[in-house]
Amino acid sequence: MSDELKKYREQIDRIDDELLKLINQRAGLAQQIGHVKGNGAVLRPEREAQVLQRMARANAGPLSNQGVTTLFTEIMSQCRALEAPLRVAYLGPHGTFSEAAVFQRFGQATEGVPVDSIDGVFDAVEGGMANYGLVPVENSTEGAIGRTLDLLLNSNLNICGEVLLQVHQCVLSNENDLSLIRKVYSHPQSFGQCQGWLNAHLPHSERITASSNADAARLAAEESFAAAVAGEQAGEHFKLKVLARNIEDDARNTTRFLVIGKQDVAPSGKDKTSLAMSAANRPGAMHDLLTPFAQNGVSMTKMESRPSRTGLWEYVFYVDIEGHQSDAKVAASLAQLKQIASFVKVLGSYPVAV
Ligand SMILES: O=C(O)C(=O)C[C@]1(C(=O)O)C=C[C@@H](O)C=C1
Repeated sequence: MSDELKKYREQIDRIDDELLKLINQRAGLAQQIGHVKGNGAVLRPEREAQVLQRMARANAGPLSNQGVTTLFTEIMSQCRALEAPLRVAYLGPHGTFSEAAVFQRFGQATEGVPVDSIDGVFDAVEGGMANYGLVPVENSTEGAIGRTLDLLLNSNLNICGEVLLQVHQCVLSNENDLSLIRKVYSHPQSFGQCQGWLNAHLPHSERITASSNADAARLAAEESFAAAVAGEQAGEHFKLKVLARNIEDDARNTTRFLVIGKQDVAPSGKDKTSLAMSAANRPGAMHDLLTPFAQNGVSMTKMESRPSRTGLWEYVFYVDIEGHQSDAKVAASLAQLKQIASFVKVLGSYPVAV
């Protein structure tokens, strides 16, 4: 080993010793906080968001902010686990994008609980089998996940957080060559995200829907001349070869997930509030629903409509606004809205994804 290399490595060793001491000191403090909390919720999404935002602001490099966020997510995950184990239900099986989103948000010291449907995620949290659940709510290419929106409307659970996961799709197969593929399995959402690529590169292959990407990979693993469109993790799980990578039609393809739980999350300083609301069926009713936000200077970041399922051609509007429901401007607009709307439900206030 050159003297120069040895010298740098000795410095790294000294820093690692210091880091280990400091991280353990931090973990000891988290344990103390755990005792102070007693039976209260261990996970404090607002505090975790503040820690991540503060570290990104303080970051002088050369590490990227993304890298710093990943490191501190992991440190908090390990510290949190010393307070109490965290169980998070998600749409399984192993290898789904939902599973990746759980670990991106909560770190490795988390017990993922795979269940077989979005309904199952809600049930697992409501029944106490998991502390929180994670459900997909929209994809940047394919739009809203209707089942999640419908379940939020009738559930007593709150939205406690959001996770943005960049979704890269692959063609996975036992075969070595795309030209051999006759059948492609995938979830309908993933087929939608890759339509252009599939039309161009596998125009004659039959497309067969599966209940998840990971299940598509399992099916493809059991057959010859078959492939799955799924994430690379699903392929590793079933020992499939990657025949093509990043086949999503939009390179920015991102899925937004919601964390659901029994907790009311405190303000972090950079929050969002999600609502569901309905207007009476009369001219101008929709316009009236939006005026409280405009009058109080509250920005709306999203609006989605779904059939109400209570009357023909009646709709529920799902709206995200900036701010926490305890912020004066948001509270004032919600009070006004409740006077006008035929139905309003606050689905939760939570920190904006870091
Ligand atoms: O501040 C707390 O409440 C803690 O429990 C500490 C800590 C952390 O490691 O920073 C861990 C878990 C919580 O979700 C928030 C933060």
